[in-house]
Amino acid sequence: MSLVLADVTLTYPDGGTRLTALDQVRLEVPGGSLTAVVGPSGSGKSSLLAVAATLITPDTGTVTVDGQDTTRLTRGELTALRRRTIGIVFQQPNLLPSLTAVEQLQVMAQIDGRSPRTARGRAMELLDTVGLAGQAGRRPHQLSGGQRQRVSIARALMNDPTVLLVDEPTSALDHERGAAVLDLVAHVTHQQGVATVLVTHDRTHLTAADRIAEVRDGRLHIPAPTR
Ligand SMILES: Nc1ncnc2c1ncn2[C@@H]1O[C@H](COP(=O)(O)OP(=O)(O)OP(=O)(O)O)[C@@H](O)[C@H]1O
Repeated sequence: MSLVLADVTLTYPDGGTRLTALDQVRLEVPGGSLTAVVGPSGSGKSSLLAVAATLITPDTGTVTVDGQDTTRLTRGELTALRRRTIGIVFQQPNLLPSLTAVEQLQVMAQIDGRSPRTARGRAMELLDTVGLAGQAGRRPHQLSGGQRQRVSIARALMNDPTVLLVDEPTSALDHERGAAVLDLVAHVTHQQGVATVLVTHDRTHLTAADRIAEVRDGRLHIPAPTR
């Protein structure tokens, strides 16, 4: 199992008491499958993603990535594990304005010490996967919103992660482009074998997900498998 959250509880300070953002959450995501997590604003989706990304340590419970219990790691070990195994796609693509599409991807790999040549080869491969091989030399302002989000999905895959975490990727897109981006997330999940969790408040376009879980008041409800 690529990503396992076991009995995760997370609270935040709230005046004199504590607010429970995640309540005994249990989630197992195998490689090559896409779990969509839906829920209204304030239900705990961002908290769930931040815990799965190992950016926040839960009060109790464990987060296991690629077989490693991350709650036992030091800060340095955690940073290394995160860089090696977790890809994140944010609501906004956050591309660097001066870099071309292929360079946005290349910098990720060069930070990790891969040679420019290897990095460029992998970057071109991934741009092809997301349907942007012909736009590799374009800068963000020369791309549409949907294309920029595609670049950010390809960028998240540059370190060949085990786990892909996607936060409301369609919030800035119209209906058609939103649907295309979700189809793409499902496609790369299956093709690259990553364990993907996608959170959204919007239930439309989720047909490509392998399952849809629902979070309400910090509790995660997962339907029994149908396929
Ligand atoms: N840093 C924080 N400090 C205190 N409370 C927080 C903090 N972050 C989130 N919360 C609270 O925790 C609960 C869950 O928030 P969270 O952001 O995870 O929900 P969400 O489903 O992602 O909402 P949205 O869709 O609006 O982003 C909410 O009640 C929120 O107000």
